[in-house]
Amino acid sequence: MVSNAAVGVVMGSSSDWETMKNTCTILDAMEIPYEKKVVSAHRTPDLMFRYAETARERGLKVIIAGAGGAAHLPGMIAAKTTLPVIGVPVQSHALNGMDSLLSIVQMPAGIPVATVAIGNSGATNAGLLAAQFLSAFDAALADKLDAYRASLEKKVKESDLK
Ligand SMILES: Nc1c(C(=O)O)ncn1[C@@H]1O[C@H](COP(=O)(O)O)[C@@H](O)[C@H]1O
Repeated sequence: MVSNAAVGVVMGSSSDWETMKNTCTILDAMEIPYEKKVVSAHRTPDLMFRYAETARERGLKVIIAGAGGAAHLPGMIAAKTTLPVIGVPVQSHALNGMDSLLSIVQMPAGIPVATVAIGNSGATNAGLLAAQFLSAFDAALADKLDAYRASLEKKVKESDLK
């Protein structure tokens, strides 16, 4: 079944939402249709496989996967699809997200995951990176990204004046 979602936002647990909502805020602002789902390589492996295997035929263009601790979800999703996968290391309690980062970033050659920074900034950048991928084929989206950059510049200049 084809949905109208261009981006799939998945997370290993609903406890990751506080981080992953930053990704969704960006996708909302860019008016990019997306779907969001809790799915885990560890706890729901069959569901995770199905999700990744059917992603392209369902119409997704990019998958953003957030997970914490032994964060195998982004890499395992990437193993089952050739869509671009962006991995978000969720900040863990025990090791501050270093475990999440290292679990996601160090993929073997052949199965890439575009890894962003730990936590909320990384989740924001994951949304922006997905938008930037899609903007290669969408001039209106490129304009929205330009406007977003201009708003950042304005904020910095205003803070400087203060
Ligand atoms: N890293 C993974 C995976 C996975 O990689 O498949 N599934 C759940 N988790 C992570 O476990 C942490 C704690 O989860 P709970 O809060 O549910 O105990 C979450 O950050 C989640 O991403």
